[in-house]
Amino acid sequence: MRIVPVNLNEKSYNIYIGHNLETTIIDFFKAQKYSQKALIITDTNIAPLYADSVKDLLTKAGFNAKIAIIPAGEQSKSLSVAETLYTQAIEQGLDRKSPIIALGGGVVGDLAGFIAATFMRGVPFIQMPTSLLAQVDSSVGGKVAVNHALGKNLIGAFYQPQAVFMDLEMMKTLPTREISTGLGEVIKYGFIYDHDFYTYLTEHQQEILQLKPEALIHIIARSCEIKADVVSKDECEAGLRAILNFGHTLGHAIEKETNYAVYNHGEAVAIGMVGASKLSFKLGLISQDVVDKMCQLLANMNLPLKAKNCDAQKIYQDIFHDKKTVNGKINWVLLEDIGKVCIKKDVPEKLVKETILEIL
Ligand SMILES: NC(=O)c1ccc[n+]([C@@H]2O[C@H](COP(=O)([O-])OP(=O)(O)OC[C@H]3O[C@@H](n4cnc5c(N)ncnc54)[C@H](O)[C@@H]3O)[C@@H](O)[C@H]2O)c1
Ligand SMILES: O=C(O)C(=O)C[C@@H](O)[C@H](O)[C@H](O)COP(=O)(O)O
Ligand SMILES: [Zn+2]
Repeated sequence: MRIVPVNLNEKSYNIYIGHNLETTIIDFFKAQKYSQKALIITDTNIAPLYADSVKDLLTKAGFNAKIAIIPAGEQSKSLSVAETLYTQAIEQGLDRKSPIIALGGGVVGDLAGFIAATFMRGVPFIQMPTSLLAQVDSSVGGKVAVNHALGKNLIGAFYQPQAVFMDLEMMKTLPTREISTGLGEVIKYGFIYDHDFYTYLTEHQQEILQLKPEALIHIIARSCEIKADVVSKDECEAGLRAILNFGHTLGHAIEKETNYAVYNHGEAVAIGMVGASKLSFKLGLISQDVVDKMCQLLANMNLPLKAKNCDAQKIYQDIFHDKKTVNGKINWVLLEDIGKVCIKKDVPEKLVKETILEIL
């Protein structure tokens, strides 16, 4: 088992990565001063696979856990689904010290975290991520949210989990498409933070796609280390943390304009990273070679480089709802090299519009 710490003073926690985490999980829950009633939030795909075993672990740790199941898919990251979960939490008699456990991908994690942050003004929150994307990104760092009809993650909070348990056995049931989805965010870390990690990804593509254990644990642990490092320096995105949003300004707009039904998050971010790279090239920040390397690695990991059936005008309007927009000016996360990013505002409208057309 690998343990990656997230250092946030009194909010610090550990990420446990490995196989057979049962004893670690039971010991963790036994050691907490939580109330006895717990709520496991999961989705319709994951519930039949893993919910009962997690409930059994909690029973062994002395908890009375209930399972709440939401429909699988991004549409569940909504205030209306959140309301059904508040109702279940109240009806089941959860109190301020009752832990909420997110058992699922990023959708379950973001939604359950939002419930944990707001129910009774905050209850203990534990992440058990089951998708690659959730293991390498969404379960770490405390961004929790639901979507609004006008944009992605517009209603949310920073609310850290108290522990993150990543059971690599769960990767065995993950659909192939979801492996590539997670790799979208993994590739992001190489480009924004760590040239050596980018090199590793290019040299181990097959092992990674086949989820060979050594490669899998390396990409998950390194991604978590990078995210933990950034988050521990800037928990609430006052500055540095914005780099984790590379590719997301355009990516979120693409998700919204395709009704969250065509491209999943990692795929939309892949297209958004192509856009951000092209924009960086147009501004003279990087050479065409870096753009080509980005496109090649994404394509090799079976990720899309362009979005179909999107209206360029609408994408242009959507990007102003990005949370990095201040006083009507978008803060763009752009590349200066592989492993190095910068943040720029005042990017000419013409270049942004040209870029949007090139990724549609
Ligand atoms: N909070 C953050 O920092 C952060 C970071 C990145 C992404 N996100 C959010 O995460 C969400 C995307 O997460 P995702 O890609 O995990 O999507 P998801 O939660 O929809 O999971 C993808 C699909 O895989 C299924 N699944 C998950 N684990 C499985 C397993 N082990 N076996 C079988 N099926 C499994 C799910 O039921 C779902 O159908 C988006 O809403 C995105 O905005 C948040
Ligand atoms: O943790 C972060 O910070 C990120 O930006 C990680 C992103 O991969 C993630 O998709 C996040 O939810 C996007 O945040 P948002 O603030 O743009 O909604
Ligand atoms: Zn993301």
